[in-house]
Amino acid sequence: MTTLPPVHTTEPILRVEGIDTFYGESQVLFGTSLHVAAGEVLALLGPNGAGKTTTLRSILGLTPAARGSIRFGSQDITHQATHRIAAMGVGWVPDDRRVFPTLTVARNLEIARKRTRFRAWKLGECFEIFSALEYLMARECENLSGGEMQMVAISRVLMGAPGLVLFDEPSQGLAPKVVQDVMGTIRRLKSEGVAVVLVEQNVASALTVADRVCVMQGGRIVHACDAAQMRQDASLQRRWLGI
Ligand SMILES: Nc1ncnc2c1ncn2[C@@H]1O[C@H](COP(=O)(O)OP(=O)(O)OP(=O)(O)O)[C@@H](O)[C@H]1O
Repeated sequence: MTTLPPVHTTEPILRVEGIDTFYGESQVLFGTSLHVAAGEVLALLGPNGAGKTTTLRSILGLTPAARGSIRFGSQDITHQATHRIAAMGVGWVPDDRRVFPTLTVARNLEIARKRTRFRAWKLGECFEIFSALEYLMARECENLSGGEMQMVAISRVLMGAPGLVLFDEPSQGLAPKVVQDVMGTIRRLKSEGVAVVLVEQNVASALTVADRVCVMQGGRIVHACDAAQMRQDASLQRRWLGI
């Protein structure tokens, strides 16, 4: 399969429409809708328990939506299996940085390689972003620090040729330099036409990279606006983000 160049378009590559999602009997998402275009960064913000992670889990098919629809490109992925959704080019950086602990960094990256209709990043490009990564290749992942593990978790996604990356609190517990590298990665993804959904408690960092913002509360999107508007308007930040 040949790798196609990035497509820059305003047509959403991800379209979530009116999803209701449950854990058992308990409803957590109530008609949640959002969209993101190729080369666009959407920050999904809101308090603890608002349903941000569950939204990502629904997109990934880990906690499928009971009602509503989710489309990735031309495909309806609402009820697709997670491995099929990943194979289409949906990458996920989970908040617990799920790498294989007993495997080396090199092996973790090797097995993450896959072909999609999007571009797979080269190992050298991951080294450019995370300069420490090159020196960690022989280490087993269980012996890495949180920041080092995050570099591996993100590089795995890049090498898996993503067209959309879902980041769940990527800067949690990281030193400022690694947070900068993570935000730098998001900017590079954007410049390549990859779509990003960024769930983040670090609102200041999220607003520096985001194009648009959706605020969630109680399983609903309660406010959506351009990130520039949110950055410039302290009253909007107070009202919707409590800062
Ligand atoms: N496995 C689960 N079983 C039952 N309820 C769950 C489960 N996971 C999450 N919930 C509940 O779903 C709601 C939404 O949780 P979710 O993790 O999506 O929120 P969030 O916005 O990502 O919050 P946080 O910022 O704290 O991670 C919460 O009330 C949470 O307690």
